[in-house]
Amino acid sequence: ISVISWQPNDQDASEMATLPDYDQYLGEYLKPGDSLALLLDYDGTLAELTSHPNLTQMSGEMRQALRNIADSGKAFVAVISGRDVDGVKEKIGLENIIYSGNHGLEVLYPNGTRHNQGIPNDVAGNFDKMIDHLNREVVHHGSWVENKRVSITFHFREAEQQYVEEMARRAKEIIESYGYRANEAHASVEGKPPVQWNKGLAAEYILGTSYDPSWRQRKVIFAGDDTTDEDVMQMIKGSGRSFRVTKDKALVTNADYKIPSVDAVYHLLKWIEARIAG
Ligand SMILES: O=P(O)(O)OC[C@H]1O[C@H](O[C@H]2O[C@H](CO)[C@@H](O)[C@H](O)[C@H]2O)[C@H](O)[C@@H](O)[C@@H]1O
Repeated sequence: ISVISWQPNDQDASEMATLPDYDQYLGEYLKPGDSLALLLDYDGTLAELTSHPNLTQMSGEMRQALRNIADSGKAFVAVISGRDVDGVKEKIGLENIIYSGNHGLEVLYPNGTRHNQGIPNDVAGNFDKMIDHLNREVVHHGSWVENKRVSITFHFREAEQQYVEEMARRAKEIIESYGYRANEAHASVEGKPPVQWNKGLAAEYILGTSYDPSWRQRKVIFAGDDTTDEDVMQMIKGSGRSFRVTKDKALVTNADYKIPSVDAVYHLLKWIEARIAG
């Protein structure tokens, strides 16, 4: 599969005029009336990034498109987020889909059952100490720590610019000193337990156990905007189709295609909704 980057038309301020051509991207892959598994990220994909996670909102149109797909009888839908699983379910508010939170460590099924990936006791025992240390040393001038019970996000989106580089560097060091993995994300550093698990393995688990053990023979589409989403793109490479939401033409990605915005994701959902209807 070749990577076709979205080419923005710098002369044209209208995003509508430069929407990706989904017939070209997916027309050969998803035929009219086909069924599929649709996997999605939340922040920056289904909802615009905002100054604080509490402020994000999925638009009514996006929710309706997602509901139409999930209720079509033709689609299996899962949202895999870095947020904690109950938080992302609350934001989306649909019953008929699978939610996965904490970068795949938690899965919540429509019937209420849960699957939580195990975390070694010694690592889990360091969690509160790590947060205390971050709060003592790098939380200042607008940065803060989001406690998601098994992982954390150190946020510096609203921090004073002159402190950001040093506080992010030190936050990474502190997170790693407690045995956690640190990776940079959007205006943040994500701190995750050092288990062999990520969004890609979570997607593989969800597809294999809840969709179809032979899911690689079926149609799978994923969209995400962040570094942690690359694991899903890598995992479905070759058999599925993936989209990285980014305006960065130079960004290197495992995705099959780049698309520029949350609005483009909405149009992807509308294209899928019409396509699976036949
Ligand atoms: O995997 P996702 O669903 O994309 O979640 C990734 C993280 O999203 C949230 O943080 C990001 O979005 C915030 C709201 O737009 C923004 O203020 C922040 O700068 C971003 O990093 C969320 O707070 C994290 O817990 C998620 O891990």
